[in-house]
Amino acid sequence: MALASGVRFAPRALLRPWALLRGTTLGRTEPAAGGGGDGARRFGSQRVLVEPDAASGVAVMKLRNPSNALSLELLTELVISLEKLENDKTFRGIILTSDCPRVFCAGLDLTEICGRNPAHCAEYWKAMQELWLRMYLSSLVLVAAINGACPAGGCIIALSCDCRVLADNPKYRIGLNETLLGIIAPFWLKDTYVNTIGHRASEQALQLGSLFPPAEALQVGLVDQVVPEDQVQSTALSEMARWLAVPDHARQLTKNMMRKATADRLLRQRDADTQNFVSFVCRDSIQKSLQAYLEKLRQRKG
Ligand SMILES: CCCC/C=C/CC(=O)SCCNC(=O)CCNC(=O)[C@H](O)C(C)(C)COP(=O)(O)OP(=O)(O)OC[C@H]1O[C@@H](n2cnc3c(N)ncnc32)[C@H](O)[C@@H]1OP(=O)(O)O
Repeated sequence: MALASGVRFAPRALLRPWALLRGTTLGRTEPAAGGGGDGARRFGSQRVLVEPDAASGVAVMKLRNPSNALSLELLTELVISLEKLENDKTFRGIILTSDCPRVFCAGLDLTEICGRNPAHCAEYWKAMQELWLRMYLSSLVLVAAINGACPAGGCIIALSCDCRVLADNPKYRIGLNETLLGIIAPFWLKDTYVNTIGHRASEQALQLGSLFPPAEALQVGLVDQVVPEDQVQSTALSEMARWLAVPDHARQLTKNMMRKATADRLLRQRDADTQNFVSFVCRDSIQKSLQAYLEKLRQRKG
């Protein structure tokens, strides 16, 4: 973990994410629509599109999975895209957003933990830990441009960014609603919540499984700005400019100082956390409630 400029805090090779890729198109580079000038080449994979702008040093990363549920493949592709940008000195910031209408990220892909064997659940949970660690400790500025619903794991992805801009649409609620599914947020989700909105607000919101509409999310401090939907991207860019105005080394070291203890707590207990997760989700009662919840989601659609 270097401490000079170009600081890299994210623990390397915690997993070899590419080992998890199953026939994805990751690494493909194509010209951006409408232009091919310097820095206009976008790259990505089936589920993550990256639009880099070398001139500004900012890349827009778009999630494009169904409902952006965090499947194992999406988690893996996100880690790889993040790593690629972190290793390229051209880039100082990423705007994370959704290419999927009305949903920023639906959280854990419940089909990855429902009706699966313990080994699969463990592999899945390790990939979730890995993404959170890398995002939470990223040396880049991460701004979440939240243009859709943002429950549970989606909220965690947003909270691991440095700044959040939410579209002002009452349907775009954000929060950790795990208790309503009969499951319990692990300690590092809870810690991330507490670090963002404080202990008392987290105590209430976590127990109640609150999903906050935009105005309330702003009030409780879950997001930093709420703006009309068509201004989410431009506001995220303005926020990015504000963060990039700070010298990298000072901002990066400060970020590390603020976040390291929280990340270290998971790093120290990673295996135990995985075991807890697996034994919890593999219980018959939990499998039944996950199944019922998924069924309800599918029926609601019709
Ligand atoms: C034990 C410790 C574990 C702790 C950690 C937990 C963190 C989590 O993230 S748990 C997951 C919590 N997520 C949710 O509760 C979100 C559930 N989804 C929704 O509320 C809605 O889908 C939405 C608000 C995100 C979007 O609504 P919209 O009306 O646009 O789409 P739908 O018609 O509801 O869904 C479309 C499609 O997607 C499937 N789906 C949605 N969310 C998930 C999900 N999290 N996992 C798997 N699949 C999901 C939904 O069933 C539909 O599928 P079909 O097209 O096949 O019918």
